[in-house]
Amino acid sequence: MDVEGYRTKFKKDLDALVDHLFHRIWPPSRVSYRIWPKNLTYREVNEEYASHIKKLSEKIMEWLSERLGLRREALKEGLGGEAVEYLMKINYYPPCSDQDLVVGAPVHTDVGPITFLVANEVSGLQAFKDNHWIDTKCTTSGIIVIISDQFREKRSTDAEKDEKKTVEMKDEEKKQNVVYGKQQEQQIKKPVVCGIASLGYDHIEILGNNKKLLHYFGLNFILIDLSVLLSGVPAFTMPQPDEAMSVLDEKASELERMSNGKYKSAEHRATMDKEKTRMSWPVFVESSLDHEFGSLPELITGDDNAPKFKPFVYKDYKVRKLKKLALD
Ligand SMILES: O=C(O)CCC(=O)C(=O)O
Ligand SMILES: [Fe+2]
Repeated sequence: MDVEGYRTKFKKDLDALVDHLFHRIWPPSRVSYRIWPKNLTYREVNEEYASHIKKLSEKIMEWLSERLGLRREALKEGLGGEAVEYLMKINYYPPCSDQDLVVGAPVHTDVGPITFLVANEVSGLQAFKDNHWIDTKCTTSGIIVIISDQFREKRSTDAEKDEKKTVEMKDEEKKQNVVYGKQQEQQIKKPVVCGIASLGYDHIEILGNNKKLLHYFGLNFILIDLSVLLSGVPAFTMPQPDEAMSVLDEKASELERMSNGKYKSAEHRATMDKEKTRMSWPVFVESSLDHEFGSLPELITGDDNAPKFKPFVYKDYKVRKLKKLALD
């Protein structure tokens, strides 16, 4: 599960290549210099950058911990303390003049807890907020901080839907086979609307006892395909027992992990410029692969604040995230 090294993505619709290089910059014991470009200045600059990014990241994590009413060290400790890793990615987007809007990095949230991004002087990074794409300000004197999934995971896919609409509408085949929310396990095509009923256990005989298709709540009813609900289509429900209603509320809203519901991961994408090459350098903060994390114990303070997510070993979590598999 190591992503270090060069990757190239061919954007066939544009006849363009987008290049990426991944390499760790911290901790020193996890740095493979053979992957770094062979250039002394590169090494010096990146080592210095790593030490600054680590300091900045730890400071921001302290502030984020304090905002949660926790000890300053809480989030860093929850991520694995000094074993926390910093993974640099270099994105290279060539100029692309084909269309008005060319997406170089499709809508996504980053996998770890937090990302730090700098870019060259070409704008392109956009964040999805209030149903709109907002251009981030292009600056060479600041660092963009992106709250990512390990702190809080957003499962509704409004931005993803929006992007599919604008970018993929041309592609007839895809249009017919779009799997909303990309739940590969469930393979559900996008419904226009979702109606939720209560069914008795006797329906298991007809529908099959397939956990990928059925979610069981309480003792006396079944809800089918909550993934539909998570895909952001309008949903209506017949009156449900309180217990079921609270599960629906929870599933329909954004899901969170380490902050047990307090922070929100930012959906973003990168567009390509018509004339200029764009480069960006995100640094992803990550737990080490064998580290187990979950909602921080300090945030679990009784029934109201019971842990909302099961703990994960970071490696399993990352694999599932990258393959877009369910995490519950
Ligand atoms: O290029 C950018 O500005 C964003 C890249 C990004 O979000 C990523 O690589 O995860
Ligand atoms: Fe990203």
